[in-house]
Amino acid sequence: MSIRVEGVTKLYGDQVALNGVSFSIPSNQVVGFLGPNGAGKSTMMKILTDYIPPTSGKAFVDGIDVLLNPIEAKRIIGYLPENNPLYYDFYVKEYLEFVGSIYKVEKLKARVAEVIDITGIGYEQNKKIGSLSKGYKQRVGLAQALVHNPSVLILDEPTSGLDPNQIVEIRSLIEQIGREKTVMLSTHIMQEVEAICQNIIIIDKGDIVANGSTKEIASLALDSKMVTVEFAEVPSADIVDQLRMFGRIVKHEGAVFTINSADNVDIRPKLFNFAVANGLSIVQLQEHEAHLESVFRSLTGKKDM
Ligand SMILES: Nc1ncnc2c1ncn2[C@@H]1O[C@H](COP(=O)(O)OP(=O)(O)OP(=O)(O)O)[C@@H](O)[C@H]1O
Repeated sequence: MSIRVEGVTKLYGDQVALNGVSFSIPSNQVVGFLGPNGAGKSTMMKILTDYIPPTSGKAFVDGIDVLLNPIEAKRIIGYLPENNPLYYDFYVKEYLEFVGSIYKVEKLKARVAEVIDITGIGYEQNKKIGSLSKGYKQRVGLAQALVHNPSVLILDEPTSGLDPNQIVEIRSLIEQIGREKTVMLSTHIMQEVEAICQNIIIIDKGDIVANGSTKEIASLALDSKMVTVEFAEVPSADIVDQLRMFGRIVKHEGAVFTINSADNVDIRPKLFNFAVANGLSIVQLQEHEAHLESVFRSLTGKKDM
């Protein structure tokens, strides 16, 4: 595994930003880290890149404990933070040489020429960063993350604020980079993940609510129906177990369950009979056609799917 996170909790005062999060990411994959605003994406990425410590838990990159061996870990991680903070007064090439010198990159000039080539900023290399378009600034951000040839790239909302053409360009660049490196990218955009990620991790209010292949999660939306059932009272653990025979429980909050029915079958009649047989009252029973966006919304707590 390239990235392994074990029971990471982060508190900001009373605010729980991450709530015992665990996941792992295999090598050489592009993984989408999805979640609504405030879900905890940036916090997780800052912990992985050792910008902030977790309150508890562990994080490993290529087997290296980022808390115990931060310098070693930074050597194998490239990081593009949210809002891509760059020094606008630097010239592009000069800036990349500066970043490379911090990492003590060998054959620095050759490596900088290489990342300039990979990220397609040859024409911009002698310009001031402040004079570049947003898309090109983002390319410079990617170039600085790549300059020390890390095996893992952590990209926090790499396409945010770009125009549609720039988005396509940056996505294809990330896709290309992802053939040789592990890339974890955060985004709000489902289509982005569908386009370039093999796997998806969805986080909401500090909890992982889905983790699987993009195909698997997309199939939830494209081929299947969702039913939301709300009981009058919170059912017992035994009833919750039995509910699984109707399909996958994709969300469970108190007495409300969202179940992804297998094979596109309408499970409402059977669910109704099941409730009657078990002495449960149903206060809501609703079927939804699931779309990718609505899967995301249903998993991240929005009711209007
Ligand atoms: N330095 C901080 N001090 C206090 N609370 C913070 C701090 N940084 C983040 N938080 C809170 O922690 C939670 C998670 O924030 P985080 O920035 O990780 O979310 P996010 O998923 O990256 O959101 P966005 O998509 O809006 O960037 C939020 O409720 C946020 O307000």
